[in-house]
Amino acid sequence: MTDPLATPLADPLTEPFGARLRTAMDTRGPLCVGIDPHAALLASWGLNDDVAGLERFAMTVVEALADRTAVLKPQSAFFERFGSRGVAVLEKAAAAARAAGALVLMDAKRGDIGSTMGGYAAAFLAKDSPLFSDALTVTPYLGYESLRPALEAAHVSGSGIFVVTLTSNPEGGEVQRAVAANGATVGQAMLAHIAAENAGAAPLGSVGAVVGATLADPGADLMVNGPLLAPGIGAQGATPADLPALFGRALRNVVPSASRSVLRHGPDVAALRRAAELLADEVRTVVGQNG
Ligand SMILES: O=c1ccn([C@@H]2O[C@H](COP(=O)(O)O)[C@@H](O)[C@H]2O)c(=O)[nH]1
Repeated sequence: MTDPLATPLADPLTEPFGARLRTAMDTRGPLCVGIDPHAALLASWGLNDDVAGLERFAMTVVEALADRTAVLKPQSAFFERFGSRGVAVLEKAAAAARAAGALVLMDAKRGDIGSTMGGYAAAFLAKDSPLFSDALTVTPYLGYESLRPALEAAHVSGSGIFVVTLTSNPEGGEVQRAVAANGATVGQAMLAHIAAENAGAAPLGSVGAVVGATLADPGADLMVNGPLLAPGIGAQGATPADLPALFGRALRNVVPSASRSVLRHGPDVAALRRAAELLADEVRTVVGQNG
């Protein structure tokens, strides 16, 4: 693995998210590891299912991976379940991960009418917010334009947006593959919006799509000039070897994401690093051979 200390990442305050992500992917490898403090994982780490256990879990993952992994993706739900004290842990973990050089993608999947979306944007994408993150997952199913306040806030702060488009769960197709009046699926329509958002951006746009690695066929054009977050590696059954067939020419922009399959190796820091490194190597090999 490349020595992460020898390859400092770009200044987060001076470059847009897409450029910072490209640098991180090229220097650290494209892997994203989720910070998903499931109750079952806390138990398997010998931790109590309480705020102290949550904090120990999250900060251990940060200690193990933030100085070497391109993207860490806290799953907000598992912090929110502890109320305000859980959110305080989320703030602490996100800030520590960013300070150690990882890009933090907050997996909060927010989506609401535009005026409320402005509130979510202020919470996660305003630079002075305690929950400020390099990027945020959003759901577009109140209409793509309802996301505009978040897209604008991300543009102002140099952060990114990942639009939940074609999800890894089997139920997703009911909505995402529904066909609109013009014959395009909903997922295709979202990808077209994302591509328009990223037009002309270099080296990579800052608006990404979430496309599950578990899918057999995206049924849509993934050349959106933006990052493609691919959750579903590991616990949901997908492997890095599945990525070339699914993503085709867009493979170089894919950020494969795994949570439980890496996290189950904790609490030992060295074991967590080894698990992430093995997966990152596998991804690098697949992308190197096919990208
Ligand atoms: O389509 C999607 C979108 C998001 N996720 C999230 O990724 C992780 C997956 O965790 P694993 O333990 O690797 O299964 C989780 O936080 C999901 O909310 C997704 O799985 N699929």
